[in-house]
Amino acid sequence: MTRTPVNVTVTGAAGQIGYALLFRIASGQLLGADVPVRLRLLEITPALKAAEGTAMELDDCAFPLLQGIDITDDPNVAFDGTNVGLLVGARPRTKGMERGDLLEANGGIFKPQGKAVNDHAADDVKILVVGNPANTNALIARAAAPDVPAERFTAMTRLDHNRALTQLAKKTGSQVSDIKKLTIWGNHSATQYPDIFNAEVAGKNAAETVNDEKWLAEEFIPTVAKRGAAIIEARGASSAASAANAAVDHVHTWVNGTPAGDWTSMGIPSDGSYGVPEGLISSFPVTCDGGTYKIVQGLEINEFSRPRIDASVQELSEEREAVRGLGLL
Ligand SMILES: NC(=O)c1ccc[n+]([C@@H]2O[C@H](COP(=O)([O-])OP(=O)(O)OC[C@H]3O[C@@H](n4cnc5c(N)ncnc54)[C@H](O)[C@@H]3O)[C@@H](O)[C@H]2O)c1
Ligand SMILES: O=C(O)C[C@H](O)C(=O)O
Repeated sequence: MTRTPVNVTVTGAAGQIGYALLFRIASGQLLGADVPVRLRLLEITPALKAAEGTAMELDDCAFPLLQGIDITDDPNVAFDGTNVGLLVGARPRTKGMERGDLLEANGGIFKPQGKAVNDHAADDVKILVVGNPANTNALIARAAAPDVPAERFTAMTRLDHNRALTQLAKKTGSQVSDIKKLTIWGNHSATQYPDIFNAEVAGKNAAETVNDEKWLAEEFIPTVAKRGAAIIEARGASSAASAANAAVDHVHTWVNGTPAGDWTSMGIPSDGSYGVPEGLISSFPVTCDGGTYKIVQGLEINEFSRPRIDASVQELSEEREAVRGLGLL
């Protein structure tokens, strides 16, 4: 049986994440080895030629699943019939900036794109916002798409989740595959809170296994939360391949589900769980099944975790006020 191709829109297709991402989508790693895809690439007009170059390379890979590539500078065309939208196109920060400093430069990109999703995307559209500040940009896009169910707008904290997995595996002398139930709470920013109190390493509680609160507070959390800045410092450019990898992981998990006995972290519109004000796009522990996700309920939030979650959520509230002030909500 021939399957109808899934329309995948990638914005910022000529950028560095775009270059690391498109080939993985076309090879089947995003949606599955038996799912044909049609790519829609959105770029600003001056970057269309570079996007065409990338499309030539995609052609030259002769990916059996790739059923076509459209390139445009018009969001209304780019999101026509979109099933999966990866909103990557935005300016990256440079040395010395926090991601929130990009709000003014990037926020304006996401309102028209949200409206284009609202007006043209497929009924089952799923959106992942990668462009920074990702949580609040997702909030802007969602607000511009009142006809699309709010839960379809998500922001990427999977890169933080993956970073935390590796740091914890190194500390405990285990493999990342031994670690389950880790959570990133809050904002994709330096205030994010990677939580190992409910996580497991080889079936045992991770915090008890580590048994080192000083390491947790002074090494683990800052290493994960400031990893993006450390990469900019080392590479002279923000993370690209690892970001593309996390975007693939995020959508793959959303569509294909979380494994039994584990969860993942996604920036999603809050329903008020864990004291996060409703509507903010904040990172939560979630399980995915059948193309939908649910917040993991009933976790104990201890005295170490509570103020850290609250601080990150407070920052999200302040970002929401800032974009309100800019007329973007
Ligand atoms: N959430 C995360 O974990 C995470 C991780 C890494 C990077 N990022 C963010 O992703 C974004 C992209 O990073 P990059 O390294 O690919 O940047 P880049 O500068 O290499 O590429 C960005 C691309 O977006 C394009 N663009 C700009 N405005 C656009 C618009 N209105 N419509 C379509 N395309 C547009 C640019 O022309 C450029 O080609 C940055 O904001 C970066 O901070 C997020
Ligand atoms: O840190 C950045 O600005 C890029 C990205 O958000 C990252 O976490 O690597």
